[in-house]
Amino acid sequence: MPLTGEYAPSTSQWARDQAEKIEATNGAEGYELHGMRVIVLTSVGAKTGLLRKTALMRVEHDGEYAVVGSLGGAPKNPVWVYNLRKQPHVELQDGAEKHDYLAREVTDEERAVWWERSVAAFPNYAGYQKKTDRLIPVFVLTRL
Ligand SMILES: C[C@H](OP(=O)(O)OC[C@@H](O)[C@@H](O)[C@@H](O)Cn1c2nc(=O)[nH]c(=O)c-2cc2ccc(O)cc21)C(=O)N[C@@H](CCC(=O)N[C@@H](CCC(=O)O)C(=O)O)C(=O)O
Repeated sequence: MPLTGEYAPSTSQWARDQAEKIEATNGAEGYELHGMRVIVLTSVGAKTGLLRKTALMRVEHDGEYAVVGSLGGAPKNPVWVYNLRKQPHVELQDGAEKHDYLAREVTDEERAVWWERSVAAFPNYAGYQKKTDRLIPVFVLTRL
């Protein structure tokens, strides 16, 4: 059952532009960053209940995805992390495919496996984790 509600654009213009381009072209444009694949996560705002769309690096394994709250190694989590913690029902668009998923924050060994997959997909994640004391949150998305 797709998410419904009013869309509220991100206040990060570059990220908003990329998410909107991927969605507007049904995945035909905007799906890369530094030559690596980008997906669009739709989440429900934890405070506003508005629909938020976030461009994120594509980390996929056997039909599941990981989304990584790196925010370039900033000291604080991106706020979409709090959206997923409150409402784990999300949508993910990968290219022209868009489906509903349940997001689960992973820890310990499971997180280690997905962290390795994430760094393999986007090596910058390793440097981002070195930049910050916060443990970068990782969520695994399983198809609903
Ligand atoms: C800028 C901010 O967005 P954010 O959720 O903090 O996310 C910051 C970034 O993670 C986001 O811009 C990403 O798209 C950046 N980004 C990546 N960010 C990552 O963290 N990881 C990635 O792998 C990643 C890849 C990526 C690729 C391409 C691209 O264009 C951007 C990429 C924002 O939009 N804030 C809104 C609020 C957004 C929101 O969800 N509000 C909630 C409240 C949440 C709360 O505070 O509890 C609500 O509506 O209720 C605002 O200030 O009004």
